[in-house]
Amino acid sequence: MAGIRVENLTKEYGDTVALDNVSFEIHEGEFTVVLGISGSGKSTLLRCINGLTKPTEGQVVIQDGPVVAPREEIAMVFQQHNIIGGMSAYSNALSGALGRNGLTTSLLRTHDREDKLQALDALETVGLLDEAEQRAGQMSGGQQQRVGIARALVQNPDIILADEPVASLDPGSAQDVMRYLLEAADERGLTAMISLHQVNLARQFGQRFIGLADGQLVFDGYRDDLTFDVIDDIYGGIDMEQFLSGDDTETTTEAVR
Ligand SMILES: Nc1ncnc2c1ncn2[C@@H]1O[C@H](COP(=O)(O)OP(=O)(O)OP(=O)(O)O)[C@@H](O)[C@H]1O
Repeated sequence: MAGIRVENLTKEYGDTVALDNVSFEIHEGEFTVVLGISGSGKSTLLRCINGLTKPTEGQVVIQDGPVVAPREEIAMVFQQHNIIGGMSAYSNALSGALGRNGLTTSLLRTHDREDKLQALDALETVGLLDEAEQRAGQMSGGQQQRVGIARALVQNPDIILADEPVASLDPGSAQDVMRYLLEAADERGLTAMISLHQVNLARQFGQRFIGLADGQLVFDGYRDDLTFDVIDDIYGGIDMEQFLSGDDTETTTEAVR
């Protein structure tokens, strides 16, 4: 188990300030949604947390050590499912053990029994045990993303990050994927950070929220604090009619005061 401490994080790309002195702390086991419009810095934040992007200033600290490169205990789920279509759902899930075992083991398919059980267990967590032998390329977008989550779980992480994991999915599949992510994190006690641009979905599944606008931290709080004013700060004039017409209208209205 691990929390995430982000300390004065700044990332510049030439003249573009993607993250501007961002600091916050996520506690162990929290399910956090990162909100913000396109270009607000969500991907950059997640990439700094998993060590794929080097900050210009500041640092990310996990288990008392700064993150300077990708680590085994931090798994990432990407928007474009990044799975291998010609392989079965099971083989894709099993490839999550690659970091632990190396490429040779993976190519020679000499995984030990424990890895194989973990892959099946992860597929069960995302509701795909019966489809384990199906070719991933023949699965729906939502199922493919669930295979991506299973692969991340086989990495045996303490932290799971997901960058816009439902951006390319229809609303029903998006709900499914978010539900499985939440259940997986809950079941395994993972700290999770998920970037989303859909406010309704965020409100439905998020427990904790980080709001970014122009690379700056404009909100850090829990569901009850996510008021219309806060949403307006993050999204700069969202259409409230559209916001309230979503699937989670009831929960949303109840929590916004
Ligand atoms: N590799 C890069 N080189 C140059 N500029 C970049 C790079 N990555 C991101 N940026 C810029 O940094 C800013 C933040 O981008 P980022 O992708 O983090 O935002 P985002 O909120 O994830 O957006 P989206 O939802 O569209 O992915 C944007 O202005 C973007 O153009």
